[in-house]
Amino acid sequence: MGTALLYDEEMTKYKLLWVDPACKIEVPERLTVSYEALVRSGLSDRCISVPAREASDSEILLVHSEAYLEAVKKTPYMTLEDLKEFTLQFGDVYFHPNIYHCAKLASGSALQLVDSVMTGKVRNGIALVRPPGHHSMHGAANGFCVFNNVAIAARYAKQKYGVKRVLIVDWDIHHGQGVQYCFEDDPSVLYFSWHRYEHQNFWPNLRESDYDSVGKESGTGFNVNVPWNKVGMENSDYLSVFCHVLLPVAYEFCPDLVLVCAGFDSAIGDPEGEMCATPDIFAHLTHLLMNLAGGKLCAVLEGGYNLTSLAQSVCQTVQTLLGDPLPQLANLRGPCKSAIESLQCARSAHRRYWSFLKHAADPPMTDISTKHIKSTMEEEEKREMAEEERCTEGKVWPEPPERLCPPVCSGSVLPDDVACPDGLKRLSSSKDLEPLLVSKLKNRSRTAAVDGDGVTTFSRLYTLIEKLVANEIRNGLVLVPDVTAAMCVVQDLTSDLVKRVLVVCVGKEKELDYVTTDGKVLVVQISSEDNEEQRSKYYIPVCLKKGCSDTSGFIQAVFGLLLPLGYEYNPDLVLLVRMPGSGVVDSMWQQLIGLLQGFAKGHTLVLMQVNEKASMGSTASALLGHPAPPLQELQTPFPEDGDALERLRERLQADWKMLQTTS
Ligand SMILES: CC(O)(O)CCCCCNCCCN
Ligand SMILES: [Zn+2]
Repeated sequence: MGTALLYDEEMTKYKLLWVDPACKIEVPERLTVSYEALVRSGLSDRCISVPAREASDSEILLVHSEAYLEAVKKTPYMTLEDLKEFTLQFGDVYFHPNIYHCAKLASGSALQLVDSVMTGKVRNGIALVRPPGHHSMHGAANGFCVFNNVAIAARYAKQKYGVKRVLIVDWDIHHGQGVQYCFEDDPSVLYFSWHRYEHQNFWPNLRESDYDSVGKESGTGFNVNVPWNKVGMENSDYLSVFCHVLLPVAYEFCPDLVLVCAGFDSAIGDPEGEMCATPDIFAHLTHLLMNLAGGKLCAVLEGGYNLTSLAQSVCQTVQTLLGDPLPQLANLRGPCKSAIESLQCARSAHRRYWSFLKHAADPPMTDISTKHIKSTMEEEEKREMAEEERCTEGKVWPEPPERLCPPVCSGSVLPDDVACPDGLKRLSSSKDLEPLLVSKLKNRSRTAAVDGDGVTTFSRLYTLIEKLVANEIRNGLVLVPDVTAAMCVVQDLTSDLVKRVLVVCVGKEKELDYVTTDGKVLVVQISSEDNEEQRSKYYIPVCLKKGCSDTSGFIQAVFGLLLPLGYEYNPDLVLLVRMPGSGVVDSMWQQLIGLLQGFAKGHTLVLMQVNEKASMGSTASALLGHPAPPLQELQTPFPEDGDALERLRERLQADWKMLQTTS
């Protein structure tokens, strides 16, 4: 299924008609540069174009008051003076004779997007709209917003399609207070927002934008705010918050639909955000949400005022929605101190509402909603000032790398008597291995255990790995008689082909005899084994008391440990090994494959044992990019597992900065 793209140039036909410094950045060109970038890059042709439409009165009244709607209805007939007068009652917003029409188109576009996704016409999509929506409230326009496009879409989805749970992710750099007010007492809509806050010194300067606004009444726990108290936040900070706050909660919430308030003023170069995250971060933020709700994701444009980073960020988002390989994110050095404090506060504020956060630490000593202790501020300030110079002064960043789609998506190496799953390309032809390599394999005591001479399988495997590395194939599935033997051989085969291999070992096995210390391999093993004494920087055993069949513990290990490690390690190949008898649940297995595609440009090699070929179909489906089925009701992870994971993280965070969640 495809990706919907909604754009109508009518929404470019309104602008600021008088002098107002607060509003001058909200210009029609925001839409035209975004759309033209999609056209120029060929991405728009790959999308399914869906027409915009006007939202009806009743749809707008799902969120707004009749009085407000009636007032806005009068604006097309107002004189310039009347428009100015009318605008004065609201904050940081402007009106125009055509803005009511455009606001209906913006909201209507979001509804068209929901229709396209909910009826299965498309898998996901994006609506390029203006005016934005997330600041507008029941009875008021605010922050360039007239109607709350995403809030209306959420109510519409529930009413028309009986959607039970809607997740709204707001990655715009401003707090969508309009959305928060709309759903703060509603447990069926989980609202997540990060936003520039600076201890309430940044617009809209609301006390209720802080991390301790967790929702109210039956909606308590369903509002998650992560305030950024400093500018200059980078990719590491954003990914840490996704891994350690949003994703565990989102997976526990198990939404039927994901709506994104896709504001790109959180990208580098934006005059509002003054952050340093690069446009390619949106490829990963989008990807990390795409296995929720069976892939049903609707992104609606909010802010974004640097026309260069806006256009790049929109392209990165659309390319991921289309299923293209992700760019590798280099040198992630972990969240900064301020981000860790924000993250820790958000986690501790929500630990009583979300079982995945139950083991979160207490809030930091210095309660960040008040002023910092002077001394820490000074040294911290100096460091951040240096950082800011680097980020905002230059306002230069590299063009996001090209994300080429390999001609073949998934290859397979299977025993001759095993049928190849649909969609996979079987590698049969295999060039002879170099004699040197053959002897190396031969003297590996266990190679022969793989099959007859073993060399046939391994020459095919070698070919597959070469094609992955050459980006001729994206990922692969390998079925062997003995995965343990095969693991060692893959290690030999890859050692001179790739710099860093992330090995994810699901389930326990006799002994893992190839744990390197040179950093060329990072092994994360998730099993019921407690191999604590063997742990080292590059061999990380995660013990789940009830083993891999405990999906709650598994998902917690994936977000709390595996993903942050993977981002920091930045592998060139991911080897996912499914040990026989691991007990991993198929939907979890597919989620894991989907999430791991975020690394190494999607070069994932799945190694399974022949006697597990019953799972080949679901494995192939995940490798081909089909969204994983939602995980069933997740029960609370076992306390000992939660504790063990926290302790493991504390011990590892000296070596792995992306594991830090406490200051
Ligand atoms: C959709 C959005 O969240 O991007 C709207 C942001 C409104 C900002 C109002 N203050 C602007 C002050 C100018 N320096
Ligand atoms: Zn914004």
